[in-house]
Parts: sequence; structure tokens; C-alpha cells
Amino acid sequence: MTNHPVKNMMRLMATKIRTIADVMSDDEIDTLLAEILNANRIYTMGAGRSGLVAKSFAMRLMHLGLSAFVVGETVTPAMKPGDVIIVFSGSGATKTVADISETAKEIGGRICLITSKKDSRIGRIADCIVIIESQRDKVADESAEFEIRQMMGEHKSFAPLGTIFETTAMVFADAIISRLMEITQCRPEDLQCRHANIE
Ligand SMILES: O=P(O)(O)OC[C@H]1O[C@](O)(CO)[C@@H](O)[C@@H]1O
Repeated sequence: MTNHPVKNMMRLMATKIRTIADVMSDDEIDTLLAEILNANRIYTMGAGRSGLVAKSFAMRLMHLGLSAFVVGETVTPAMKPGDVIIVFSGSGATKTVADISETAKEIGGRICLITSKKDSRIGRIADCIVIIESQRDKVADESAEFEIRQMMGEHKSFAPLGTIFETTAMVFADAIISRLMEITQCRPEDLQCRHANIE
């Protein structure tokens, strides 16, 4: 095992994600699962890298056989009352995303927010919130993380901007998919046969 700086960054991120998972609320996760399972149609949305996570999540929901769409794409149909929109926003306040969330709320959609900021513009109108605690100083240090930091020394390059939220949200979204596979007894072959075959 070597201590290449890139490998150490990966180890630090893995440790960070584990620490965040430890403090996440079981109730919040179960509520999100119920929202997804009870939804007629599911829309996903986010800006920038958070938007990439939202797109990736919608793709897997479709592979699971659910009716899933990404906000802003050309083939996305009209939202109807009772439909669910899953919003990925670390700040909960990105203007375009908040504007669309408010429109979805006016239509009668249910808002599920994955965020680090409960007290935010989208958080205040959300029906379901899952907190990903991505602020560095609020996530308790574990000894493993401390050891890696010691090894690397002080640096400012680790996880700039929203990286901790976005990377953790991606891992969280994939874990939600795995849990939905268990609940709906969906096998990897079932996902495979829905995967695009003309890409
Ligand atoms: O997740 P938030 O707070 O809505 O922020 C999204 C913004 O963060 C970024 O993903 C940068 O980290 C941008 O691409 C995007 O503008």
C-alpha cells in the first residue's frame, strides 16, 4: 500500500462520507423511500454538479422501472398534483432551482430535498428533507480521518466548493437505489434490460 497524494484524497473522502452517513437520520431516509415508492411520477433536479447527481439518480430510477424524469429536458412531461420532485441542492438556495421548486409546489407537487441546509428557501417549502451534513467543521473528525490528515499535512485542495455534498449525495443516491432494489425485489438483470441499448 502506498501513500500517493491522490489515493490519500480518495481515502479522506471515503472517511468523510462514512462520517456523514453515521449522523444521517434513519427517519429522513425512510420518508424519502416512502415518497419514491408512493409516487406516480418522479422528477429530479439540481444545478451544476448537484444537477449531474440528480440526472444520474433519475437514470437509475428509470432502470428500476419507475416513471422518472429530469427537470429541463426536452421530453419531460407536465408535472401534476401529487407528483414528486427530488431536489439536490447543498445550499437549498440556488436561485433557478428554488424558483422551479416553488413552481412545483404551486402545481401541487411534493418536494423532497437532499441538502445540507434545512433552513433554506427550498427547505422551507419541502415536504421531505434529507440532511447531508457537509460543512467541514460540523462533521466530527474520526481518528482515521485525523491520521490521513496528519499524513497529508495541512492542505486547502481537499474537496473544494460543494464537493463533499455532491460526492456524498451521489453515494447516498446509489444507496437509495440499492435499498429500492431490495424492497421491490428488483434484480440487476431487470435493470440491465431497461438500460439504453442505443447509446
Ligand atoms: O448544490 P447547490 O447548493 O444547489 O449548488 C449548485 C452549485 O454548486 C456547484 O455544483 C459547484 O460545486 C455548481 O456547479 C452549482 O452552481
